Amino acid sequence: MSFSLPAELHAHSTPFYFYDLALLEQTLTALQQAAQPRGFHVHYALKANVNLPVLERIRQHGLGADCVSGGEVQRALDAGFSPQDVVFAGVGKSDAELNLALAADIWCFNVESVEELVVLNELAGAQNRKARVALRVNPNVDAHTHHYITTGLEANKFGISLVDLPSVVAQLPSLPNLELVGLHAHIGSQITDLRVFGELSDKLNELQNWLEEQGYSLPHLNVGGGLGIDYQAPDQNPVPDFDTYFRTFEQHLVRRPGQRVHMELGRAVVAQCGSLISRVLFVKRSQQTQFAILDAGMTELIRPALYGSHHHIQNLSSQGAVQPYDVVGPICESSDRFGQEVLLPETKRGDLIALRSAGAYGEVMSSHYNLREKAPAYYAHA
Ligand SMILES: Cc1ncc(COP(=O)(O)O)c(C=O)c1O
Ligand SMILES: N[C@@H](CCCC[NH3+])C(=O)O
Repeated sequence: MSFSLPAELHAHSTPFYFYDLALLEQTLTALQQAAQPRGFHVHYALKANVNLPVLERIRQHGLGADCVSGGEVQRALDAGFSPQDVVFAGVGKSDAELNLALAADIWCFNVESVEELVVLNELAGAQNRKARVALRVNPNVDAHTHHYITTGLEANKFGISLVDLPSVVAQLPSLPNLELVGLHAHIGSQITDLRVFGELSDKLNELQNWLEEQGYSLPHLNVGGGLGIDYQAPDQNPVPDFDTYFRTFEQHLVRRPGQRVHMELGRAVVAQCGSLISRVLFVKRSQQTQFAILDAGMTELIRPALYGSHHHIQNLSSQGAVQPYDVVGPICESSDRFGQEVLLPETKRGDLIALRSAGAYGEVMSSHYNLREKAPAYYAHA
């Protein structure tokens, strides 16, 4: 499969995001074919992309919604997700956000500290409700990914540490407006060594046994998200290896009869269907380097500047001889660079450039820095 931009978009002003909804459909079909026969349920992590046409497709394929802010809870509801399919996670939820989710009667709150349990108990009581909670534990499993996006190690701010878990569980009987329904863990993002999910499952099995000894049976287990995608070769691997991912959990997790197991995938669902489309403003040559200066920058796609991430870069306008370019944006930061010595066909002012695999954590992380306007989004419909 090779990338092409619909002809009518070639004349549009740039930069813009382009989403291939046919690829999104293909991805969702593959995901459900791997998850459903194994009895797994996927909640899509809205943090990766919150555009309504994207959410609509995801909902139509039967996924639930994993939200990390009041704004995302509201967006999921606006996009038609049933409150029963909405989970609210996050290490710092404000009272207003908790109240919004309580009033909507969402399925479950993933709670990350005893302090949060106490506040949620109070707020639920004030609304005359009982809140369903899953305890997010920090399982101390190394996801072997970029250190900025590792979340399951002791040093990370996320989750309840295993050392503190007994004291947190001991407080549950004094919190009458909460009902413990599950355990939650999320160890990181862009995970490509899938064996770590086996390690995570082993830890969750132990914790589940321990909780049962304390008298808690769990109708719900949430193993988080994190499945990585192929940023190097999006055309060769447009759909992630969902089969291996779900098989790993199938082989390792000891599930209880009737228990619902959730995964909360973001990147793997939406990354490959989105591209940032930009135009070359100038090709500037210095003694050592030639710079292709784009009209998109870190304000539209911050991942390379923030994590040193690789996004495949394609010149959609040229067939010329290949040369190395430093591909940079117009922003007043040296980190505003999409790639160094990128081999592109001879590139000139006006050429259209695609930055691939930008559907996840692209548009949602854009900013107005330098008073830039938000790039619009266009869709090719399935
Ligand atoms: C708690 C939680 N769940 C789910 C996700 C989604 O992760 P990913 O996009 O890697 O699947 C994240 C982001 O890393 C997260 O922090
Ligand atoms: N935003 C990150 C991942 C963090 C995911 C949220 N916990 C990325 O672009 O890769």
